[in-house]
Amino acid sequence: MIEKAYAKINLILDIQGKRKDGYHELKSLMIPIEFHDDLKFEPSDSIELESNVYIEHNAIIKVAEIIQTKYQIKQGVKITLNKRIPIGAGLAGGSANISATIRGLNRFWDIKMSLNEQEDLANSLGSDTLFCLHNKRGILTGRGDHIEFLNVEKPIDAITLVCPNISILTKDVFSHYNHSGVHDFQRSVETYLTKGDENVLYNDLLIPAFKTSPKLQEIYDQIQVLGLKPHLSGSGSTLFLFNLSEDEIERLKTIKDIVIIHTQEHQELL
Ligand SMILES: C[C@@](CO)(OP(=O)(O)O)[C@H](O)COP(=O)(O)OP(=O)(O)OC[C@H]1O[C@@H](n2ccc(N)nc2=O)[C@H](O)[C@@H]1O
Ligand SMILES: Nc1ncnc2c1ncn2[C@@H]1O[C@H](COP(=O)(O)OP(=O)(O)O)[C@@H](O)[C@H]1O
Repeated sequence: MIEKAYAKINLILDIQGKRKDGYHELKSLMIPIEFHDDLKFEPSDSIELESNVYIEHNAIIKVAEIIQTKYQIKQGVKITLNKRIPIGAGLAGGSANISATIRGLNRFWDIKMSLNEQEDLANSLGSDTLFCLHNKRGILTGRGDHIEFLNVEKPIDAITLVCPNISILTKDVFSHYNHSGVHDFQRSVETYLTKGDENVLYNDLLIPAFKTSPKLQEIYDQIQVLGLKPHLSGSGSTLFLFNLSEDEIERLKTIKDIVIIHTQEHQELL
């Protein structure tokens, strides 16, 4: 049995301020993209993880142990992770793996968790996890633990990811955040959804991410010098661009130390 763990990008990320629990209140317009890790589930006596990439304290193990204990499951599971989503890249690779483990084990161990139970578990384990459980375009609020789904009339069909070889800790980026932006979130969302104007997209973590990684700013500036418009996903380090021509892609390829990935918005096929 295979479960796909889809990456996300934040089209808009608005930070509203710091909460008493240490997290930041945010508002974000998020979409899932057609770029994913694969998690394979097979029978085993214990909980085992095999992965093409070594990740210390891999969250998949922790989630499997929590579910096994909570639902008193007698069997084990061997999970094989094929990781493609870069780590610390603002693409929610970790959260996507957590949510895919919840979905996958619910099926594999035939637990029959309700959607509500899965959502509560996801929310208790991370911040983008609720979104990654559903993988549908939506507006996230709170610390990302509330979602309002949006109809997708026209999925975004040409998204280019620029992944610098930089792993950024979300915590470090938030520690550099010190003031609210000047944007009107609701208005920007409406303008984007009605007109598709990418100029209204923004990310309040852009400057904090540059402070965390000056190398990221260097790459961002190089892309702008090429006459292109990069956007930052989450707390970085991934930048994304829309509708690039062949010529623009060739120009992008002149930048050193980046990986370029062509993708599109993910849509569940009914
Ligand atoms: C910023 C966002 C936007 O989509 O994306 P990423 O770029 O990390 O993917 C997310 O909210 C991140 O989600 P995630 O990476 O799961 O964060 P968590 O593990 O929950 O938090 C790591 C740390 O970041 C800080 N943090 C995170 C989320 C938030 N709303 N406020 C915070 O202040 C806290 O210091 C927290 O301890
Ligand atoms: N299965 C996993 N996949 C990715 N990251 C994981 C995983 N398990 C634990 N982590 C840890 O989660 C952190 C955040 O990873 P990730 O979600 O890729 O970043 P981001 O929040 O920037 O999207 C990293 O420090 C990483 O070591």
